Amino acid sequence: MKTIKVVAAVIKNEDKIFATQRGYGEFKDGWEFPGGKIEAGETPQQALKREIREELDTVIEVGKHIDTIEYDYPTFHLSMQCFWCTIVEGNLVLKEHEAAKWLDKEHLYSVDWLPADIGLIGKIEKDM
Ligand SMILES: Nc1nc2c([nH]c(=O)n2[C@H]2C[C@H](O)[C@@H](COP(=O)(O)OP(=O)(O)OP(=O)(O)O)O2)c(=O)[nH]1
Ligand SMILES: [Mg+2]
Repeated sequence: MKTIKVVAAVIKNEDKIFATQRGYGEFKDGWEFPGGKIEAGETPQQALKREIREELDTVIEVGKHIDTIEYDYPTFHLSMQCFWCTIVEGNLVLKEHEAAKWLDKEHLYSVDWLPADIGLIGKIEKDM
């Protein structure tokens, strides 16, 4: 099966993290962490900074690695590296997503996460 390498940003501000709802495609309406596919020649950190600039018009600092999620979707294998991130500059403008929410620990499970993300949420909960 084809493997897709993805990076995802868990953007934290005070006691909340930023979740986004997908606006198009196969997983439309599912909730995720902003990010996307690593392109040839990029480090994960470079890819993540680029993706957040493209999707949210915001500059981030990429911090500690949280986890790498390995998940089999019916048509591909997802390998997703997830990092704690903070905002350096910008206002998180939704260029592609249809909605977003800041979630505190008590509301982490209040959105309909993509299947691959469920395992990650537990880890985030511990570290928040
Ligand atoms: N960004 C992101 N993708 C996720 C998460 N969970 C999850 O299963 N995925 C899957 C959905 C997609 O099939 C795949 C790639 O993410 P993506 O669609 O954001 O990639 P991209 O930004 O490069 O978008 P595109 O140019 O391919 O449309 O990863 C997540 O939390 N964040
Ligand atoms: Mg994306």
